[in-house]
Amino acid sequence: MSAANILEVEGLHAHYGKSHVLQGVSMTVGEAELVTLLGRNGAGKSTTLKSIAGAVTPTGGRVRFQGADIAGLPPHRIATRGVCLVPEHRGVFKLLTVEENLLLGQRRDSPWQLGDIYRIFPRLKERRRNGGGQLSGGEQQMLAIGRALMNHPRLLILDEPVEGLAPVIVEEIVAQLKSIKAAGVAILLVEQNLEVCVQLADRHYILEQGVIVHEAGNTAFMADHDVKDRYLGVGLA
Ligand SMILES: Nc1ncnc2c1ncn2[C@@H]1O[C@H](COP(=O)(O)OP(=O)(O)OP(=O)(O)O)[C@@H](O)[C@H]1O
Repeated sequence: MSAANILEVEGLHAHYGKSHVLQGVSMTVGEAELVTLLGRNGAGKSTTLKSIAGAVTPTGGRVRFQGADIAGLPPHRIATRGVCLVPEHRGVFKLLTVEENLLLGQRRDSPWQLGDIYRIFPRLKERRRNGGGQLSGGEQQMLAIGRALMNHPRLLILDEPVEGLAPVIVEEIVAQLKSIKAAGVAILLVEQNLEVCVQLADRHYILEQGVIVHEAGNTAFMADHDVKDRYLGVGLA
């Protein structure tokens, strides 16, 4: 593997029953790089994230993380190696307090301890004794990211982290993701909000019907209205 890549996905396949959803996905994420995976609804973005994190068992191909093959390992073993998925519906425990939710993710060797999470997400500190079920959607997203950080991720995988959130909260989460990236955590992001993607990303991949059809650095991607129109239907927006 290249010294600069923390994640290398090669020819990844996944099925749901007879439905062949991923048909040979290949992509990389570099150390401390932020990479997005874009594509229309049903292209296979969430399935790619789940196949990397072990929530879906790939039916072919390789997933190498820090040089070791992790394809097909159970999710908890992949998480222990430093790959943390924050799923689309956030997975916050509603009957536990904010602090209890955070402590569930705690690992002693993590550079991210409770105080660090409260520094990045002051709202969580204010609400630390509230139940997870009492939080707004944005606060739940912050909590899910905070809990993942306490698990010492080297690669944070985020599935639509700002979907349905108010613009002011989206801005807050974008700023927080910038500081997490600046701290050296690599991030793989699936997000429909292109504005957010181009603010954060170093590089983009576009997935169509289970195959990567385009790859570009952020500057080239922003200028390429034809690609955005062809694959995402947003080029003229
Ligand atoms: N658990 C499942 N069982 C069967 N089919 C599924 C399952 N999850 C997803 N699919 C199907 O697999 C395809 C890819 O879904 P996936 O969620 O990976 O796409 P996506 O690109 O993330 O799209 P979206 O933005 O709509 O979530 C879709 O056709 C979807 O209907």
